[in-house]
Amino acid sequence: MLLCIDCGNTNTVFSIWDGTSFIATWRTSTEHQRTADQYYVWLSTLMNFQKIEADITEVIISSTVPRVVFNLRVFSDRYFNCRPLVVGKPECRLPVDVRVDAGTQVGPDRLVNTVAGFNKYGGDLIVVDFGTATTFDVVDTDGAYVGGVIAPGVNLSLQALHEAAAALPHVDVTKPARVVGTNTVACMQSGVFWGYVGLVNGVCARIKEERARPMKVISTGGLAPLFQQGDALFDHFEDDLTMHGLTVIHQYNKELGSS
Ligand SMILES: Nc1ncnc2c1ncn2[C@@H]1O[C@H](COP(=O)(O)OP(=O)(O)O)[C@@H](O)[C@H]1O
Ligand SMILES: CC(C)(COP(=O)(O)O)[C@@H](O)C(=O)NCCC(=O)O
Ligand SMILES: [K+]
Repeated sequence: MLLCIDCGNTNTVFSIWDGTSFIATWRTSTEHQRTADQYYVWLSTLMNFQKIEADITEVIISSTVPRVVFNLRVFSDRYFNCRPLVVGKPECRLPVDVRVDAGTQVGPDRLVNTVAGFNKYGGDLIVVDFGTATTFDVVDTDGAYVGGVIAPGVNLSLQALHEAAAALPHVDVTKPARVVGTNTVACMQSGVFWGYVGLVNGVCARIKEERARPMKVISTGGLAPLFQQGDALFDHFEDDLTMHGLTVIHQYNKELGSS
C-alpha cells in the first residue's frame, strides 16, 4: 500500500491509500526536529490502536518545509524499506507543465493541488488552499500550473494582530453573526472573516478578468470548511485535494517507470 505524506508549515498529514480509497488518515504538527523513529512510534501506535493492518511498500511526500524531508526519507527507508517519491525533486515527474519564471521554486503543495484539481475538474481552475498561507493556484486549460497568489493565512493574520497590539487578545477564527462587532473579539473576528471573504472574492474576480475566461474555483485546506458557510465563494470544496494529488502523481510515476 501507499503512504502519502503532506507536510505543511503547520500540520503534517499521513494517509494510507489501498489503491482505491484512503483507509486511514492522521494529522500531527510539523516539527523538523522529529526523527524517523519518532514518526514510526507515532504512526504504528495509531495503526495498532485502530487495528489498521496495512502493508506499506511505497511512500510519496510533499513538503513545504524542506528540513523535514531528510527524516521522512530515513523513516521511509528504515521502516518500509523503500525510497520515497518526493514532489519537487527531479526524479518525481509531474503529469502537468509548470510555467513560471526560470529558477522559481514553486511550493510542492501547489503543484500537487494543481495536479489534483486538473484530474478531478479539468483545466481553467483557481485552487484556493487555506493553510498556514492562503494560496491561489492558477491551472491553465491544459492543466499547467501558471502561477497564482500567496496571501497571509487566516490564523497568521489573527496571530499577528494579537502579537502586535497590546490590547488585542488571541482569538479563534469563526464566522461572526454580524459584520459590525460590539466587542473587541467580535470586531477582530469580523475583520478577519469578512476580510478574507473580500480577499478571496476580489482576487478570484481579478484572476478571471486577467485571464479573460470563466474558471472554476476549488477550495481546500484546514480552514476551507469555515469559508464554505453560505457565501458562494467556491464552485467546489475538496477535503483531501492534496492527498488525491499525491496518489495521481504516484500512479503517473509508476506508469512512466514501467513503460
Ligand atoms: N479543523 C480546523 N479548525 C480550525 N482550524 C484548523 C482546522 N484545521 C486546521 N486548522 C488551522 O488552519 C491553519 C491551516 O492548517 P493546515 O491546512 O493544516 O495548514 P498547513 O497545510 O499549512 O500545515 C492552521 O493554523 C491550523 O491550526
Ligand atoms: C506558499 C506556501 C508557504 C504555502 O504553504 P502552506 O500554507 O501549505 O504551509 C508554500 O507553498 C511555499 O513555501 N511555496 C514556495 C513559494 C511558491 O510557491 O511560489
Ligand atoms: K496553503
